[in-house]
Amino acid sequence: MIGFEEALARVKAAARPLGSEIVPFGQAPGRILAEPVTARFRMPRTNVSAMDGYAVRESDLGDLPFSLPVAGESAAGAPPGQALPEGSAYRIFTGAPVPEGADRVIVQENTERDAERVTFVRPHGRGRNIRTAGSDFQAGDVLVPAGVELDWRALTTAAAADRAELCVYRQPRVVILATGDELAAPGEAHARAGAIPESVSPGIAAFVRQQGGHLVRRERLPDEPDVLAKAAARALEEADLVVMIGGASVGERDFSRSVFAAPPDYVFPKVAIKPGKPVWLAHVSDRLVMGLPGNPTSALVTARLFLAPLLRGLGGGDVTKAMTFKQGICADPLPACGDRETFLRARRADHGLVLADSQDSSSQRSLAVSDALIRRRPGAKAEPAGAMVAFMVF
Ligand SMILES: Nc1nc2c(c(=O)[nH]1)N[C@H]1C(S)=C(S)[C@@H](COP(=O)(O)OP(=O)(O)OC[C@H]3O[C@@H](n4cnc5c(N)ncnc54)[C@H](O)[C@@H]3O)O[C@H]1N2
Ligand code: MOO
Repeated sequence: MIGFEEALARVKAAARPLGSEIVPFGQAPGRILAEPVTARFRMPRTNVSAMDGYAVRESDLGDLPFSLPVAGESAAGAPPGQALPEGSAYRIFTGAPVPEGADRVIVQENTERDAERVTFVRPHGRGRNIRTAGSDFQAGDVLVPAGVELDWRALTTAAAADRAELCVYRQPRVVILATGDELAAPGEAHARAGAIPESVSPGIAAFVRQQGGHLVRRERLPDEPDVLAKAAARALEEADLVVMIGGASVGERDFSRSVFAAPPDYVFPKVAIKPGKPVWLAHVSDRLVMGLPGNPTSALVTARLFLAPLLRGLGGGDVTKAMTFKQGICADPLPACGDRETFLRARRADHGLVLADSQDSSSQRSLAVSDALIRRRPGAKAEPAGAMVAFMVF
C-alpha cells in the first residue's frame, strides 16, 4: 500500500488543466486566469490631477497672498481642454486632465475663490499633485498574469485593463454519487427504521464548489448494482470527475469500485493513512473517479487531502497551495502514531491546536468544530502538550 506522500504526488500528476474558455466578467469571480490580461491603453491616459484645486505654472507662483485669473475648468471624463494661458490658473478636479503648460496643482483648501480669480492664501508645500500619463501602467503591460485566481482584487486590476471578457481555465464538472441502502435525505431519516441522514454529499458538494469545481449533480443511490451501474454510466458522460461516497471497502455490499462498465485503472487503490485508508483514485473511460470512504470523517479528511489538490489542478490552479502544511503548537498531549500516517482533527485556538474530543472515523459532531488536520508520521512517539506539529487547514 502506498503512503501519503506518494499518493499526493500521483494526485498532482493526474491533476492537469482541462482546457480554457472565454467568460464575461460576471462569470469570472473565483476562476483561474488561463491567459494574461494586458492593458488596452496606458493609465492614466493623460497627466491627471491628484487633487481638487487649481492647475498652475510653477513660474507664475508669487509671494503669498497672490491671485491669478481662472482661465477654464477641467473635470474627470472630459478630454484635455486648451493649454493653460500664461499668468492664469485652471479650475481642476481629481482625475481630470491637466491642461498643457500646467506643471502643478494647488489644493483647493489653500485658496480662496471669487467669480473670476483665485487667491492663494496658504503655503502650498512641495507636492505637484499630478499623476503623469502611464505612471500606473503602459499599453500592452501584463496586468494580471496567467494562473492567478480572479479574486476581488485581481478582478479590479483586470477590469482596469479595459477588457470585457477573460480567458479562464475550464472548471472540472463533478457528479457526486452517495451509495448505501441506509441513507435517507436529511430530514427524512427519522421516518424509516434503520435509516440515517445522507450527510456526506451535502458537505462534499459545498467543498467541490469551494475548490473551484462545477457541481453538475449529486445523487443518493441504493446498494443495487443495476441502479448504480446506470447512474455511474450517466455520471461518466456528464462529468470530468465522478466522486463516489461509500462502498469503498471490502464488504460484499461495497460496490463503488465495480459499478463502472470498464474496470478502474487505478492511480491508487488505497492509501496508508488514518482515517480514510480505502480512498481511491482511478481513470475510468477517460474520466477520473475518486472513491471516498463512507465514514463521514474519513470522507471529509480524504476529500481535504486529495480531492482539494485534484480539483485545483484540473481547474488550472496551483496544486501546491491546496496541500500546504503549516507549523503550530498542539495544546493537548499527542498519542503515539501507529503504522499509518495519521491526521488528527483539531480546532485552532489562541493557545494552540486543540484536539477534537472524538477521533473516530465515523464522528460527525466533531466536524463542525474542527478546522485543522494535525499530521502525525507513522511510528511517531507520544508527545506532551506544547509540541510543535505540522497541520493543514481543514
Ligand atoms: N473488513 C474490513 N472492513 C472495513 C475496512 C477494512 O479494511 N476491512 N475498512 C474500514 C474503513 S477504514 C472504513 S473508512 C470504512 C469505509 O467503508 P466504505 O467506504 O465501504 O463505507 P460504507 O461501508 O458504505 O459506510 C461506512 C459507514 O459510513 C456510513 N455512510 C456511508 N455513506 C454515508 C453518507 N453518504 N452519509 C452518511 N453516512 C454514510 C455508513 O452508514 C457506514 O456507517 O470501512 C471499514 N470497514
Ligand atoms: O477510513 Mo477508516 O477511516 O480508518 O475508518
